[in-house]
Amino acid sequence: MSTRSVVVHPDAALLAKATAARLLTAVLDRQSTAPRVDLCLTGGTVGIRTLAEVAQDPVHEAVDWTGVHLWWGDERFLADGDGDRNETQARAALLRDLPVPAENIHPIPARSSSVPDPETSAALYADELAAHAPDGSSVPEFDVLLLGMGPDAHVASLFPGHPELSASGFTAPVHGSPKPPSERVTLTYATIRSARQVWVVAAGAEKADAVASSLRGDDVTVAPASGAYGTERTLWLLDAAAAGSA
Ligand SMILES: O=C1O[C@H](COP(=O)(O)O)[C@@H](O)[C@H](O)[C@H]1O
Repeated sequence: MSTRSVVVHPDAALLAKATAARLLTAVLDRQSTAPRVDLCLTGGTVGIRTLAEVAQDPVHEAVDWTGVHLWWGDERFLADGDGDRNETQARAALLRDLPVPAENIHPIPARSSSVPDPETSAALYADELAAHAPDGSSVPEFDVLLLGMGPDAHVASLFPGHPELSASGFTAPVHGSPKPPSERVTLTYATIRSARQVWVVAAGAEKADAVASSLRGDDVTVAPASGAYGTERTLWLLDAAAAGSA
């Protein structure tokens, strides 16, 4: 488990701008030594706002986006193009503005006639992850894995008290999510914890209790975010309200 650092920005707007700048720097740094970068994106309010800030930041033009692969930490199990899908929101906020080759974008499969349930989607995504994994591994080496966090301390679609918290594979189907829609697909802890860097990004006073609980290391069954960490670095990026210092 890596060392955990906490960074607090004054408000949600600055948090999103700073996280975008930090992400772009991480990508540029990685590209100075490796041809390929794997980023795992998040949905949620501050997560999508961060992606929009990447699009606004002129530094994004310095990145070689043809070498960047994009993944998702979780997805709402809905039809392709549904406005509530994390993928749809990410495309609108950022991806339509970037020259990322289509084959480098790896959305979690949407509901369709050939993908009728979250189980099928989760299995197909596990296959896609494995197809891009280095030898001997089942998932890509994520350089940065972004996670939003809900007021109940959920990350990705790992919710308090839910069975996916102890799922053994690399992806898991979710039923009965307390946050709509009820059907989802999520990466598991095994996948999250294989990332080099895990960044948990949260804003708002309604998240302060969840932040405090996670940072004091409460059990994942009550604070799933407490179990999210990377192999090299774990970063909590907060606004003052979420940090409880507003
Ligand atoms: O449903 C989800 O919620 C969380 C957090 O969302 P927020 O709006 O409270 O920031 C998000 O991280 C996750 O990816 C998403 O599917």
